[in-house]
Amino acid sequence: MVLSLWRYSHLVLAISSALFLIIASITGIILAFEPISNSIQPYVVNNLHEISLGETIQTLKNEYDEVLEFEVTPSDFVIASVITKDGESQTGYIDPITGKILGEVKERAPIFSFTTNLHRSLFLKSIGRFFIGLVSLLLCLIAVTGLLVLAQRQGGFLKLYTKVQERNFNQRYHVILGRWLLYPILILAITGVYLSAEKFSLLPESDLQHHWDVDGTENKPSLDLIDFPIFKQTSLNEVRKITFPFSEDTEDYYEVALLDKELFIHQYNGAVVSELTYPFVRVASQLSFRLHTGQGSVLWSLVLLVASMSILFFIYSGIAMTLKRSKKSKSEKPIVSQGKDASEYILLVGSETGNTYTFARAVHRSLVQQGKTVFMSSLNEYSTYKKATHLLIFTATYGDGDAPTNARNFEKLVAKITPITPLKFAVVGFGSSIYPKYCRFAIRVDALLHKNPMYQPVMPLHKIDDQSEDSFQHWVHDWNTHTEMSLQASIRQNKKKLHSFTVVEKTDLNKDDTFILQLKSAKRVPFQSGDLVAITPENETKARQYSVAKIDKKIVLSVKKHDQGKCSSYMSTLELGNKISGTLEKNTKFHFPKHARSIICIANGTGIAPFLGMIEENTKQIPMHIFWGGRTEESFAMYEKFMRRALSRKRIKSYKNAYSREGNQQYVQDVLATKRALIAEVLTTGGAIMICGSLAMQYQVLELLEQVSNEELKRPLIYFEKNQQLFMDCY
Ligand SMILES: Cc1cc2nc3c(=O)[nH]c(=O)nc-3n(C[C@H](O)[C@H](O)[C@H](O)COP(=O)(O)O)c2cc1C
Repeated sequence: MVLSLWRYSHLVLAISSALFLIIASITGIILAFEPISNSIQPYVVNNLHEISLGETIQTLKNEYDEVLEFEVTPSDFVIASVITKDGESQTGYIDPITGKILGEVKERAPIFSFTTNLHRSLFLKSIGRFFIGLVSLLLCLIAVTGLLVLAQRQGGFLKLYTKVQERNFNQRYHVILGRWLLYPILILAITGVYLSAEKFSLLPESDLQHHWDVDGTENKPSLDLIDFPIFKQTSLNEVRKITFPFSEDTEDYYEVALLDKELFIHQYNGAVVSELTYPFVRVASQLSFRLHTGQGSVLWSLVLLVASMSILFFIYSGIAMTLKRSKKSKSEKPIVSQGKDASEYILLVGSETGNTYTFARAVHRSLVQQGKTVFMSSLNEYSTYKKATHLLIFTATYGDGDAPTNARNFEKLVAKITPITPLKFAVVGFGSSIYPKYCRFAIRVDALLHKNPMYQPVMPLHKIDDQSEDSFQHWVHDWNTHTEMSLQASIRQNKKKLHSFTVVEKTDLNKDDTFILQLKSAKRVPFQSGDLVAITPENETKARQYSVAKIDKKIVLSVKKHDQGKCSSYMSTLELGNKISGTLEKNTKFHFPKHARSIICIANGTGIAPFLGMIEENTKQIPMHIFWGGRTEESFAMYEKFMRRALSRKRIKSYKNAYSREGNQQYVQDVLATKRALIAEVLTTGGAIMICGSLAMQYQVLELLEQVSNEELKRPLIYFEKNQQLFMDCY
């Protein structure tokens, strides 16, 4: 709720000022080059701090008939107005050591004058200045709300600079650049507001009124100019401007403007006749000017240049993210998820391949529409909930009546955690009646909750066979009867685009009835290794999904022909040039983890397919280790050429196989058990572990990883899973 409030404010502020911000940023980029170009002018005095004010005044007095004034600009130029010994009046850049005029004062380059006008006032004078001031203020608010969104996302201000989880380019770099460039942008915005406020006289008066006491300074002995203590002590880098005495009258003084104060100096004895420190408003104004323009510091102007460019990127990536979100929300109405302690309804999901989430989301959305506060997460994240009244559990069953991976800790958690208040609960089991242990895990969960009086059943356990919409509607109806609610939840059927693919390569079936199939799409279809292709055989309604590899723009599948498998049998009959149709699905949770420091890929059987493509993606040569389990060495033969090629191109560091029907008769988890140190190192150094293949293998491997994690790293595996270091796609 808070996150969406800040994000919404951030978005509204950014949209309302985007056009002005684009103009201000582009002009800001151009203006950042002015201090840089000034710094390479021949008039720049690099050693102002080594030259005393007295030296320069004395030199100028010797060199010229009369000196009217000189100033030191923010770009470290010294400009003097003098009357030469020939009686000529000149204003020019001078060398403060020799007093010689180096050149005439040049007009500002037209590009910078033009751009400054546009940047400050959009050529609209006061109205324009007002708008730009307002936009600066909005930019401050955008930066602050951005910081709040960032802190919320990262899990608090202390975690602001921890690893960024986002994988989408725009989202990732909006966060990464945002958390560093926030500060210069905030400085640009605050100083912009300040300079605008000054222009509109919104700041307190800061004019100085000198008052001096003639008698107190008149009687001091005369001194040579160069010996005036104040001139001796002050170096040129502290000076802004010196106005020389108008006449030889003792009451005409040197008027010295330093960075922080103004002084009147007696022209014969060097006494300080009057000294006034600038009020804060004036000092802040000078500082704002320097910070906003970068004048006088090439390094800071470079920072401002990057900050201005980054604003353009933030606008672009912000728009891209918003469009993406709104596109998503058009196909699926947004679900407002409340915090776990702010919700009455807790909806916990156990799912392996995501289907159960589709049902849970439909119920979530409907509960929200009924005005309920809802928190949805996985069964593994079961916790206490301060305001909860209802606990809804939607879970699938896998393996031998086991929990899906994201629910495997639930039973242990229930034993440990006592609810704060009694919870009314309902369990919905998702399964398939072709399995002997139909919905067995849901049955276990339901029984477990029944045993504890802190959980009170709303209705009996409901089982849904094969994701049946009809059965789901029955449950919705029953729920409404028991709770006197009127939920209307239905699962939207996603109409996926059907593509036509041509078979371009196919291996013969090997001893295990496995083959590799390579397909090409007539049209350009964007996909990545790890995505899924769903093929529906002719005269069938149910599609079969395969994890794909992308190699040379082709879809590469590894298929095992099952005796009873309609889809795999159909695919095994395909010949070169045949066409098949199917849909492609993004599977972002199982893409190549290009930001990982090192990668372990674990597969058995045809589960190796996505990794064959991912090794092609590893152009940065991230250390990658492949572990594969199959029956015999011959089973591996069809994948070997991919591995050898990857090894020779340094796309993988190693590959190791386990054969269950040959040699030591090992499974992949047995080979992994000899690599505990490698696993521990990959997990501790921000590496990723990916698992693809059968669920039975996944369970065994997870057991081993859990052991290594607990014993070697003293942390449960879920820690690394939450840190997005563990990726699984098993079936
Ligand atoms: C390998 C595998 C094993 C399964 N084992 C069972 C089972 O033992 N009992 C059961 O009722 N359903 C079983 N199912 C069916 C799933 O639970 C069911 O398809 C469920 O809707 C999947 O939900 P999910 O996509 O959220 O993971 C199994 C499915 C697969 C693919």
